[in-house]
Amino acid sequence: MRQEKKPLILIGFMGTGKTTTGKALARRLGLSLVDTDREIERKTGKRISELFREVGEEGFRDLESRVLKQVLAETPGVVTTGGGIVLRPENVRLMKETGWVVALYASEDEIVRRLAATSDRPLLEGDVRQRVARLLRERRGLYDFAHFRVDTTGLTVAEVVDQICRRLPEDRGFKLDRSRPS
Ligand SMILES: Nc1ncnc2c1ncn2[C@@H]1O[C@H](COP(=O)(O)OP(=O)(O)O)[C@@H](O)[C@H]1O
Ligand SMILES: O=C(O)C1=C[C@@H](OP(=O)(O)O)[C@@H](O)[C@H](O)C1
Ligand SMILES: [Mg+2]
Repeated sequence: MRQEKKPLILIGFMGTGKTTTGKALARRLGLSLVDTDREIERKTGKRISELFREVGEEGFRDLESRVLKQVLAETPGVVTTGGGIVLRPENVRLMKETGWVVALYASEDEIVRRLAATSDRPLLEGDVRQRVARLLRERRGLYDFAHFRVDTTGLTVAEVVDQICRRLPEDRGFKLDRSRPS
């Protein structure tokens, strides 16, 4: 697969598997990878939860928007984002204009299951099930602008990668090397 300047951007709610799937996808396609959360942590030297504590959610969103702009200006291969990146219309516009956007989804139960064992997601502190239900309601529809969508419920990471690879559009600068195994 060859990529001509158009980054492949993964969006979706927390726990839909953006970070994990993005890693496998970049490996499979031989592309570079940037995760906006990891990039924010690298640039600030702080964990996401520390940043939420110190500068609040709005301060974090400012950092996130800045990092997204920088990352997309560097014409990367695969970009994985934080679930809240779609809250700012300017980010949505930029992603739509610059990249090929894939939205990952999963059922509420599956998201709760996947996130129960993880940490450093400050918006889920307390009752994870309740927090997820509320945020899913608040963010309904915000991921639907993507060029295509994958429901990851019940799929392995490799299966999600396969689905994405099968749908990469060659007319948008992606050339899938079909001789490579999944
Ligand atoms: N397709 C999948 N099936 C099962 N578990 C998954 C899948 N994708 C991700 N996970 C797991 O769910 C958790 C959250 O995944 P992560 O990639 O961090 O999601 P996101 O970046 O969208 O918040 C991790 O423990 C990860 O191993
Ligand atoms: O949905 C959100 O608002 C957030 C999602 C997180 O990323 P993941 O979607 O990778 O978990 C991270 O950016 C931060 O905790 C806020
Ligand atoms: Mg992530």
